[in-house]
Amino acid sequence: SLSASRALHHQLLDNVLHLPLQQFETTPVGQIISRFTKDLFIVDVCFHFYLRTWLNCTLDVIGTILVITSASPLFIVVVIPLGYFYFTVQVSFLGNLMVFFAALFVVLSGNTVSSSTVGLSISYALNVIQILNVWVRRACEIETNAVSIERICEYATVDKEEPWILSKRPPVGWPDRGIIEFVNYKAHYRKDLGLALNGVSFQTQSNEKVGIVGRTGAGKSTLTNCLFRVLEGCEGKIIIDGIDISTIGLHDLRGNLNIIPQDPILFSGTLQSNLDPLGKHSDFELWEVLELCDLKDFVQSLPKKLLYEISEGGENLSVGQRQLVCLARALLRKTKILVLDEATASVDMETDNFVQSTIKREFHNCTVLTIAHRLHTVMDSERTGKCVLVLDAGRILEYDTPQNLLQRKGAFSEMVAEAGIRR
Ligand SMILES: Nc1ncnc2c1ncn2[C@@H]1O[C@H](COP(=O)(O)OP(=O)(O)OP(=O)(O)O)[C@@H](O)[C@H]1O
Repeated sequence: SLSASRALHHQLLDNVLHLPLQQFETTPVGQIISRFTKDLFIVDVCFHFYLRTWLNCTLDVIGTILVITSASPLFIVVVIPLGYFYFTVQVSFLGNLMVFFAALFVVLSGNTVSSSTVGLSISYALNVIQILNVWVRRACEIETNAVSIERICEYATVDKEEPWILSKRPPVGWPDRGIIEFVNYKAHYRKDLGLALNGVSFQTQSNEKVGIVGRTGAGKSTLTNCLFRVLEGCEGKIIIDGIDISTIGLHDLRGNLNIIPQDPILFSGTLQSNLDPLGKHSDFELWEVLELCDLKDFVQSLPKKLLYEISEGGENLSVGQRQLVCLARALLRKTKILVLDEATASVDMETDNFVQSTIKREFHNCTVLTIAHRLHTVMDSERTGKCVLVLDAGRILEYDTPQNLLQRKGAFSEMVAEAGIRR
């Protein structure tokens, strides 16, 4: 039972980790948690208990019948009809039947069987009733609880993400130039929804810093989702350093890209496991990046230093510190391509400036795509904006340096004027 339960847990975990984004959007998170808690508890503990009691009862019934029939073979005449009625009629009715058959048996066998055998047979027969009662109850409970197993197995039949690893693997060190090319790329979140990216084509240079701007719903986050293949495109392709990313496994792709998300995401566990979840880096490297992120003094003042316990979602750190931990994490796994989803309201200007200047310094030889929610970020070419990509309704409107775009007086220039930014 335990090994079956372990196998079900592994299967469930594997299936959930392979679910595509859309599945998480349409499935309430409580439902997924309930599979891992309530349903697995039933499989782990209850199912095992009911099954064991049910088997015990079955053996008890067989044993009792054997004892009765060996003491008085005639009694089988009573036990078999009782068993039959037990399965076909209501239990309460059975009690009356039992009394009737037992009396009939005593009358019929009174002259031929000894009174002690009759007594023994009747007491055993009464016992069978109780055991069968439990037996039926347990059988019902097993059937009810089997629904939990069905629910756990349900996830095996839903659509999965593409494989994590494929036979075609990118060469070690890929991507080494950081050239990203979108070729007429189209994507939608669901078939019944319109295109969120509608024929996007552009190419970055090696080590280029690109600011992506656009109004709400223009497709900025979708572009990132497509780059990480969280959302698969329906037409076109994305090529990174000569490799069409749809031809390699998801782990090979995502493991070679870097992202600093808008909301700093931390997990419950030690600070060390948050910085380096796969345990690939030495303590020396961890302290080095903490220093770069201005966190060294803070971590040194903590009681357990690198082993400081971070609570769920990083709640025992300030939002700014969380952002810095995310920056440190990105610095540790430095890859040629970084996507920076610019923090908006949650971080103070000072931390934001510090993050931006650290990125500029430490990722100067990387391609950085910045989703710029605030226009002044890309206006300041000292920060990110060597090049600005303007999106609108899933299409690229403009792609040039901020200076050129301002001169052209197109969509970007309009947005800048609307935002009231002084040049
Ligand atoms: N998970 C989703 N499911 C369905 N449609 C979505 C989903 N996410 C985004 N969209 C749609 O895709 C389009 C592009 O959205 P996207 O989030 O990429 O815009 P954005 O430019 O990042 O906006 P914002 O600046 O507000 O974050 C919008 O029309 C949006 O409604």
